[in-house]
Amino acid sequence: MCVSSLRTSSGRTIKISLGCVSESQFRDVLGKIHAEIERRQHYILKSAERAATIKEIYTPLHQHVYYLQESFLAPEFLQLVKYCTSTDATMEGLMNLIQTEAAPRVFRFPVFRKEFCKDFIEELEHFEQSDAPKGRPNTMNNYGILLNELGFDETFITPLREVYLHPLTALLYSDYGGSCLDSHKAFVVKYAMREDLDLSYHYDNAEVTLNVSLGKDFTEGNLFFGDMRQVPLSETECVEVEHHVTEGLLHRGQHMHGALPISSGTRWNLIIWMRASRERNKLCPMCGKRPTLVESGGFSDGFTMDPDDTSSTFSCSLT
Ligand SMILES: O=C(O)CCC(=O)C(=O)O
Ligand SMILES: [Fe+2]
Repeated sequence: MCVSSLRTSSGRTIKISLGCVSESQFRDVLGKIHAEIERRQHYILKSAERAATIKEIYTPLHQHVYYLQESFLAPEFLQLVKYCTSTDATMEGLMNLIQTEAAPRVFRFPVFRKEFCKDFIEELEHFEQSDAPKGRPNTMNNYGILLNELGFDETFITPLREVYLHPLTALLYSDYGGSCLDSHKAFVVKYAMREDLDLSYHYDNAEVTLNVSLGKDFTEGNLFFGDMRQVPLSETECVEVEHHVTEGLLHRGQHMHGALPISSGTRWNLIIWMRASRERNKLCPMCGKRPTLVESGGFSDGFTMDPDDTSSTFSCSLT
């Protein structure tokens, strides 16, 4: 592969692969692209089949974690939400309360309580060890889990987004669709020593992303943030960002980022890619063109024919 390097604020050099330099690498990449096209073509049906099988054969270990309760949330997070819903809330006022801007427009704050993180991971491990089918979140993760297939969307992720996250994103990212988020794709990622260790540099299929560190114990595995995806690599400055268990990092989906390798332990993170159909209907964030809509199931990729009607959602035919 052709490789470029990014230097982080802490002096670390991160290698970024830019493309193929040999015929066999090219063939390998082409094979992966074909497999991915195939996967996406059958995705809706397969995902619905997996969800139905999970419902039929899987018995949760901790039934309560599927239903969002205020007691799962960190008191500091609830205070931020309370501030945002007050009539005189401003972006500056919220940023003063959050305190940590880990990188430009990347905010860190507590989201969950420790006990919830422990129960949630136990539930995920129990599911992982079961015979139930597992849909992986995207091409970058081999061990993550799609939360909608497990039944987390209606009772957990949607209320978390609408009631608690939306007030924050509306103030922090109104210029990136943060005030009109109307769908999401939620999943967990897992890194362990004999599994995936890191995540390469990428942008998300999202307007705003929340990434919460759930545990368990691990060393290293920091995130790094570059610039928005439109900025060339040669002009990019990179910032390494620590991620602490129970805390969330909120960032723009098009802000390039990656995860450095862990050096021991297991690292689980909850990732919520939040979408605003009003933004993405104009320009698909993945192909950079006006989307050509293809009817899909569930929240799909968050495009709509009519932003006032989110009952039918669409994908972009090119992505
Ligand atoms: O591993 C992480 O913390 C980052 C995950 C991520 O960026 C993603 O899945 O989009
Ligand atoms: Fe990401």
